[in-house]
Amino acid sequence: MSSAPAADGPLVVGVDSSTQSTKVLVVDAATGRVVASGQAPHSVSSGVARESDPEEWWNALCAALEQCGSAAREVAAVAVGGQQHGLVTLDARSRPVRPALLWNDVRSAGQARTLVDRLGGPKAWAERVGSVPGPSFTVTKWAWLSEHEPEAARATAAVRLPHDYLTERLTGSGTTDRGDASGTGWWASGTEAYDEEILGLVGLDPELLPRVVRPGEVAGTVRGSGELPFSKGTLVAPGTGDNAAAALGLGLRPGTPVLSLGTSGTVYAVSRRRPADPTGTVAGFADARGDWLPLACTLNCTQAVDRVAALLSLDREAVEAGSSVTLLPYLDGERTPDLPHASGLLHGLRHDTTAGQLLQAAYDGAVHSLLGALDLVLEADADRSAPLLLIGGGARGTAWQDTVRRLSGRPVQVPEARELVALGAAAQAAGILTGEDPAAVARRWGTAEGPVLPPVERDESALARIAGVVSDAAPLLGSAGHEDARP
Ligand SMILES: Nc1ncnc2c1ncn2[C@@H]1O[C@H](COP(=O)(O)OP(=O)(O)O)[C@@H](O)[C@H]1O
Ligand SMILES: O=C(CO)[C@@H](O)[C@H](O)COP(=O)(O)O
Repeated sequence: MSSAPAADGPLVVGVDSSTQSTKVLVVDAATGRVVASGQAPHSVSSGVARESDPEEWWNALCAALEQCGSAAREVAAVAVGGQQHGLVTLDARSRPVRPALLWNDVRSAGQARTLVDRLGGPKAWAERVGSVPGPSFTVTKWAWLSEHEPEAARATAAVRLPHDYLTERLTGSGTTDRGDASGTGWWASGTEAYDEEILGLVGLDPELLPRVVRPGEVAGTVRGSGELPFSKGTLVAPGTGDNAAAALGLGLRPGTPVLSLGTSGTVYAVSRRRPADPTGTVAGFADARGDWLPLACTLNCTQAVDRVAALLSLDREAVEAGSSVTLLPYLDGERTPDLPHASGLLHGLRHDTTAGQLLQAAYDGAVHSLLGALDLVLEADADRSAPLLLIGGGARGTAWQDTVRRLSGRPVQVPEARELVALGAAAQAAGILTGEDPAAVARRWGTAEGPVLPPVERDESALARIAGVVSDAAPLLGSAGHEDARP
């Protein structure tokens, strides 16, 4: 929460409306200097559902902008990056019909399985949509809603993603972009258009969906609201999903791998080739520029490890090495590997296992899932010794950095810039002012710069041990039985 004087260029605002909070940066478009920032939390329901009230996102955005002080009143353009996949249902007055179903709500696992079969199996989905939809994908959430709350589905006059919702509150018109649309499951990456057959399968009228704005196109202008510091007519860029926004914010070039440690864990790279992974591990997202963003995502990352630390009454950095205990931190079910009904699992506990070693095992379990998927995300000719870019809240933690280095055997680069999603949104906003490619804007700003931590020898025995437990425990991890017992 800072504010600073005189900028060299016009000011732009980048927003990151992610799972736990909304972050806002006011950035000098000429230099990339952050002149003011703000952050406000939102709540997510606990138990089997993962839901948030979209009104809370809007209130958090207004509160975070308020913290930016006078700088926010001078901005020329704004863009919103947001958590992917969430199903926002609006009534005829553009009010939420019910809370949004978030990306990490796994209740639609059954609908996902049915939908995969109905379109001809995983390969057919991968070729057509770019992804095999699991319960994170919006299409499965709409199918779940139609089945479990038909009255809410009937009351729905518009369907939006989280970033679409906030963008529409700014402009008054329903828009999205190719990056975020590619996480719905009803946007075909082959045709780059909504897929009417898939929409027909789930009974969703295409008229309810937002217009897909092209990269570099203006989504609209701020319509004027007493709640906001912006002047009426301020330009609004398309915005995008949070991972695609971070790719912009890093000025990412094809082939450079990113590992993001936030509420979700993600691994991704920009690619020139349209992905189509029939195993479903890699989602074939579009990026926000015209390329692709093959990505794998875990449901259990920083919050799961923090939860283990809290259970052990340890600081998150109080790890100890030297044990062969294994902890699979699948507290919320898991997406990578595809185990939506799994829960956490501990194996190899001994009398002399310490609390710090248990905590290290939680880090290892979380990072193992991400690194296992990285090989599938990267193309065959990728340089596997190049540094991994480490971003997200967890990237600031020494225990996270050390675990990624030890289990990857790769150098790790930690950008000094902290809010890469919001910076990517800001770069997109700057791009609509100057006509530049947003990734080139971010490179000009030097957002990826930061220390490179040298590689250490890869801990093959830990990787093999964890993979062995995942495999041996398959009947337990795949069981839906205990899901029904959750509150
Ligand atoms: N200094 C730190 N060291 C390690 N982890 C951190 C640190 N600061 C924040 N975190 C972790 O970052 C997480 C939030 O990351 P963030 O990328 O902001 O999440 P999201 O964007 O999903 O809301 C928190 O859950 C916390 O565990
Ligand atoms: O579902 C995915 C990616 O497919 C997640 O990465 C969400 O986009 C949520 O992101 P964070 O709130 O963890 O940043």
